[in-house]
Amino acid sequence: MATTSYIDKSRRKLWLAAIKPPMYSVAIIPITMGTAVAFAETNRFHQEIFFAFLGAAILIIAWLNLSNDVFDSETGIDKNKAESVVNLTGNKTLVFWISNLLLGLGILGIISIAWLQQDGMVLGIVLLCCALGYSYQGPPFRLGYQGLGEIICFVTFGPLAIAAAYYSQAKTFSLMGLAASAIIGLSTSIILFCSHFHQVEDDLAAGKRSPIVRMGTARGSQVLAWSTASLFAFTVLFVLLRVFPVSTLLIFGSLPLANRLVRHVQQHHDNPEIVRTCKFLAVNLHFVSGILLALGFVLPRLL
Ligand SMILES: C/C(=C\COP(=O)(O)OP(=O)(O)O)CCC[C@H](C)CCC[C@H](C)CCCC(C)C
Ligand SMILES: O=C(O)C1=CC(=O)c2ccccc2C1=O
Repeated sequence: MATTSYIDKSRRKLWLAAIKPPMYSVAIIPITMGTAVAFAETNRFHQEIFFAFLGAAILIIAWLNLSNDVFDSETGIDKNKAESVVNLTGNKTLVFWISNLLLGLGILGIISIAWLQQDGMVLGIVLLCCALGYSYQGPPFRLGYQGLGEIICFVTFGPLAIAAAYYSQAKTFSLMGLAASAIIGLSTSIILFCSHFHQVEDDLAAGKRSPIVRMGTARGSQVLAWSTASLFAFTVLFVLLRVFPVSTLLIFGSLPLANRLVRHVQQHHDNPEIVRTCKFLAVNLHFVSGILLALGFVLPRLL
């Protein structure tokens, strides 16, 4: 009896690790940021569009993660990964079609925004994001295997996703939105960068040349420190250039999380079992810094 409940518990843990609930913040933050900057500049908030976009973005991230397990099962890179949905179900075809269904539903959500706006711009940008997301992991491209994931991640979750969210509210684009997207693109790419530290051996064996495989974990930890510091440096720069309001300095509230992430990786970069949690420290930093920055745009309008 006790053994059965132990097995149930560890299986539940594996499923939770496979579904990765905290990772869905990568859907929430760019949509919230684009909407917050649009509100700061136009004093308007289209609630129904915001929630439709949020739901669609969550479905698209679910597609991204399930299809990642499907494509990775084909290259053998996930053969030691118990928390892969394909390994847990043993049914690659089922996972593949569920992922396609989620993508279809997500795109339907975006079509509903295009219909409400009578404008196809948001749909066009999101389709481009999905195509780039596919090129990261799907055949014949698999650009992530060449170490190009961070660049694709920056462009899609930064300038593209935030421009789409801004446009869905304001039907135009903005410089302030572009500047904010540099910070969010960077903090999202930091998550992906951190996800490679513990996987060097499996990546090498499968021929994946992730940035950490290319530069080594020690240099990787230095690059992480500089990239993390640049989130705060760029915010100060944009405030000095008067692109951002002074209230966006609220982002400094996330400094302890940044410090924790950088120290953890500096101390444990070459210990896969310990360093693996850095991905979730990076998710925390991305979420809290993103929310504080968004608040920095919204508060001057509300107070
Ligand atoms: C699935 C992703 C990373 C996992 O990579 P990896 O195979 O190394 O990880 P595992 O060890 O867990 O197997 C994320 C990749 C992100 C990609 C570069 C860009 C995706 C773009 C999205 C489709 C954009 C969605 C925008 C939305 C918010 C409108
Ligand atoms: O599973 C992962 O490692 C990631 C999943 C994911 O959706 C994502 C999105 C944006 C940046 C990084 C990541 C991951 O690392």
